[in-house]
Parts: sequence; C-alpha cells; structure tokens
Amino acid sequence: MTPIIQVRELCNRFGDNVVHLGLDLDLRRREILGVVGGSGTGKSVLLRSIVGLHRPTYGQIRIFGENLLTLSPPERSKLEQRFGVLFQGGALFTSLNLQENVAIPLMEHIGLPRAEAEKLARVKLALTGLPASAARKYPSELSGGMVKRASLARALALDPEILFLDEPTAGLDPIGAAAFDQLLVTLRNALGLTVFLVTHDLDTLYATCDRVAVLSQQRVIIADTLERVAANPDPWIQDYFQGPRGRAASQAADNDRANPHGDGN
Ligand SMILES: Nc1ncnc2c1ncn2[C@@H]1O[C@H](COP(=O)(O)OP(=O)(O)OP(=O)(O)O)[C@@H](O)[C@H]1O
Repeated sequence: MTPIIQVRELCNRFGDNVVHLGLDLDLRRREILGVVGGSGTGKSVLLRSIVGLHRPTYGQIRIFGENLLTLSPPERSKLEQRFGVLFQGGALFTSLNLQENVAIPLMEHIGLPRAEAEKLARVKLALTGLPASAARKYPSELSGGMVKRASLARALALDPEILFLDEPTAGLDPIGAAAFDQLLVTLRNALGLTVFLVTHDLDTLYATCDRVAVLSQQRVIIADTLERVAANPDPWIQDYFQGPRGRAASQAADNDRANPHGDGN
C-alpha cells in the first residue's frame, strides 16, 4: 500500500547547522508512528516541514501522493484541511473559551456560521472526553490535561485524516498522560486516523505506537516496531530503551498486556 506520507532525501540546514541530511521516512495509513531522538535531532523541524510550516532546504515530501512543495496556495490550503496539528503547549487562544477556540477552524475553513460552528465544536470537545460544562470555560480555568484535550478537539475540528502531535503528554502528570495515550488509541481506532507523534515519553511509545522512527545522525536510522527498534545496537537507542526508564516502561507495558483492566487479578 502506498504510504500516506513519503519523505525523501530531506535536507534542512540553518546556517552551518545541518539538521537533516538525506532523511527518508514513510507514514502508513492508520498507523501511530512515534518519532523519537535526542534533543535537537530535528523532530520538530521534521514535523514542521511535513505540515508546510517550514520550507526544507532540499528534498521531496508527498502527502496523499501530492508534492507539498509544488502545490499552488489554494491546492495547499485544501490539502492542509486533511490534517490536524497539535503543537507543544496546545496553543489555544487564551481570550476565547473552548467552544470558541474549536469553532475557529470551522468558521474559517468551511465557512460555518458561528452558532453552527460552536454546536459542532461542542461535539468535538465531547469526543475528546471533556464534560459539557467545559465548553464555556477559558483555557486558564482548566487543568493541563483538559487543555490538551481541548487542543486535540481543535486539531480534530475539520475531521482530518492525519493527526500530527508534538510532545502531547509533556507537562501532564503520569495519570493524565496515560489517559491521553488511551484517548489517542481510541480515536485512531474509531476515526481511522493516521498519527505522527513526536514524543520523549517512553510510556506513550509503549502504550500507543505501531512503529517508532529514530532520528539520529541527521536522518531516520530505523523505523520499525518497538521490539525491533529496542533491540537495535545503536548506542543512543540502547541508552534510551535499555536505560532504567526504558526498562520500566517496557515492564509496565508487559504488565498492561497481562492484565489489561488493571484490576489486580
Ligand atoms: N527557525 C530556526 N532557525 C534556526 N535554527 C533552528 C530553527 N528551528 C530549529 N532550529 C535548530 O534545528 C535543530 C533541531 O531543532 P528541533 O526543535 O527540531 O529539535 P527537536 O529534536 O524537536 O528537539 P527537542 O527534543 O529538544 O524538542 C536545533 O539545533 C535548533 O536549534
């Protein structure tokens, strides 16, 4: 099956800083792909290149078979409606309540009148597990986990086929992070989403990802199942997956598989 996203020979350079050089990556339909790598290896730049917020120095990026870098502005805007992005920090407008925040893309991109857009926004907020009472609250009145859910609702506003997430569980407590991981898997299964997930969170990788891509040495050194990636002899991979946190996350995932309902039996 043709990958939904194909990145080929990507190069990104900022002055003397070569972040990507000959980077290749595929994203397959309906998978959750985790993207990991040391700090500064270019995970966010890769995400920004794919969603069109950063113009690469060189390379090809195909999304749904279309070459992102050669599309006209109207074609590109149409394509952009087929993916949703959740940035680090959520990036909600603090002066708008949640339903107004989620209604914005519905009014701007598909021209829904405000009342209709806010009604649909409330459905999207409910989809991410927020109570109806949250719709009229402002971001400052909510916990970090609720803000993440609201940001996810906004990313889902236009019924995207691909969801891009940059560190979605950063700043959440472990229980909030685990609930968010669960929500992500549920939404992927229910909506058939394809997910590109940049994360440092090993628990999230084990709980959600079908495949993991590792950025190192300016490219993707491996993109495969967690088991195969964790067994790769690369020193950074070994430090990351076989260090104390990696082993704890792997053990927790094994326990979850053995006892999926966590009822202690
Ligand atoms: N607009 C920019 N101008 C100059 N350099 C940039 C720009 N954006 C990113 N960089 C550089 O590109 C490199 C990769 O940055 P990026 O934010 O993608 O890393 P990352 O892997 O996401 O890191 P982290 O895990 O710490 O978030 C860094 O060295 C960063 O300083």
